[in-house]
Amino acid sequence: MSACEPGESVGAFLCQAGQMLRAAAIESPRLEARLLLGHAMGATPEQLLRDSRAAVPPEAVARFRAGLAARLAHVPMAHILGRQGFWTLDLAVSPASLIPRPDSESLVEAALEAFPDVAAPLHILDLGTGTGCLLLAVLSERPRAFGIGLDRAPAAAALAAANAAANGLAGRSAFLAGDWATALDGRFDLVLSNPPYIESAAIPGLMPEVARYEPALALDGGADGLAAYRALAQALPGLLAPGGVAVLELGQGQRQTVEGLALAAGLAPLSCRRDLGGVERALVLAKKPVGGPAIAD
Ligand SMILES: C[S@@+](CC[C@H](N)C(=O)[O-])C[C@H]1O[C@@H](n2cnc3c(N)ncnc32)[C@H](O)[C@@H]1O
Repeated sequence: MSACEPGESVGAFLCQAGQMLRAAAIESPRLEARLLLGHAMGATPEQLLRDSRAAVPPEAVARFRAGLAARLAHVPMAHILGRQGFWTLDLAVSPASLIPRPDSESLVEAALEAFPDVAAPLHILDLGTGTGCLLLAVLSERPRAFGIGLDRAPAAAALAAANAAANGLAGRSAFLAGDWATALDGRFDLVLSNPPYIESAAIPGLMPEVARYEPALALDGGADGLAAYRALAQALPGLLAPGGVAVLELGQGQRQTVEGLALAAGLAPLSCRRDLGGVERALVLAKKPVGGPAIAD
């Protein structure tokens, strides 16, 4: 790589890296150049802009070049930085799990709305916990709640446990590896899940950051994208405590089909919250009273 030579200024690094990232069709090249250089130099993007004539220290150059090369190969920025913000939390990420998405914060909003009492002693289950983002966000807002996060990938469960500890939530959470709820015996006030919901055949066509670098286990919902919802719909009636609700993340356009699966399994759709892009994202379900009507709107 001929650009970004030692001794050049912050401004020159940002300019050259921005051009290279733009040429690689990275969506926000200038912002990403700042994030990469800030990461390499241990500075915030704002600090870089304030002092753009300063020389980039030699020890930061190799780190920056490695990060830039990775990003040009479409490695997700969160994997290069090793971190991603979600809700109010700073979470470690790894290739073992999905990078938390802002869209998923709508599940946290729906869950908090379903349980508005801040002091409620809730028992929460997060199926397919990944980084632990959903469970940890709700625990951070409900200080008397306790939660179990479960993931098929043991490395994801370990990552979530580390995130709980780093965010001061280890005392109110436990993390396990398992296949959905097959090994669980318990009832929960709140069940959260953002399951894999992409049709298998659609995965190779996703942006390279996702198709190449995010784990198939986190994405692949089987031929019709609904395999995990079928398993969850069967399991949820046995997992919900009286008055309990489940909040499931939906892929775009999946509401009607997933509601159908839920109704057939004895669950009642209560509401569906849209994400910031207007997509119906967080489906809220309760157990149908035996012999009673559906509560659905
Ligand atoms: C879409 S990711 C969601 C991760 C995280 N909850 C989030 O919202 O960012 C789905 C997660 O479900 C996990 N998973 C897939 N199949 C599973 C199964 N059969 N049992 C438990 N977890 C599973 C994946 O490993 C992955 O971490």
